[in-house]
Amino acid sequence: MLGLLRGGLVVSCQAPAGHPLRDPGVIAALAECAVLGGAAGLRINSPADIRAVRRRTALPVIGLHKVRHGHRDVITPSLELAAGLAEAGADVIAIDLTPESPAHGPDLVAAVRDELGRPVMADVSTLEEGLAAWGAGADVVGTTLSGYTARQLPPPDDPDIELVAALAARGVRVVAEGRYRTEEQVRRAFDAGAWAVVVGSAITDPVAITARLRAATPRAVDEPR
Ligand SMILES: CC(=O)N[C@H](C=O)[C@@H](O)[C@H](O)[C@H](O)COP(=O)(O)O
Repeated sequence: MLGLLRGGLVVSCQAPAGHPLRDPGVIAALAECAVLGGAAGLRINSPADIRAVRRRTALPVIGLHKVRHGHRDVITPSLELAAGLAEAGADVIAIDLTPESPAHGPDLVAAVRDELGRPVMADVSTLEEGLAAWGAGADVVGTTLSGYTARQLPPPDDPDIELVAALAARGVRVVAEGRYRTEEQVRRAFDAGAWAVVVGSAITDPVAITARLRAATPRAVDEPR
């Protein structure tokens, strides 16, 4: 299943609590749009959303389970949560391999692979974390969390293509994820050695898209939203 993602676009279909699109049926509709547009895979948060998506497509699903911890959501911080994703139909399990996760990353990578029989996508924020995750047996390493750990905030506007290049240069199978918004950025990620690219809000969050385009209007600064 993992091999099907190689060289492809993975579309992350997520909506947090309180978002107008927060409904498993809507997430599944977004996933179907991604399928029709030619996505190679999907990235989906929570067993409920994975189940809804599974009913509509056989495309590979990278599953994650976000849990609030400290200043942000960490990604699938336990084997129990990972098992829930696998049971719901996730083909790949995404795990937070930054020091901000309460889980012991290397042990969790091994447990997901050995006990659940699922490949692992390690979400990291730095080169060191990526190399450690790769060394711990992660099947792919995502640049997902670059810009989002406490010492990196606030995130820049652009994706961290340098991190993609640095990991790829060291032989890591790297998934470019986080703040990809244009065709040019996607091309540059592949040129830098990305194995796949994940795009989320630029495709699946109309609130974020509206806010970004609105920022280019004369009313951007004068009036409240
Ligand atoms: C930092 C974090 O928790 N990222 C999450 C990981 O799954 C999602 O909220 C992002 O939407 C996803 O990574 C895709 O990124 P973007 O929406 O920028 O294309």
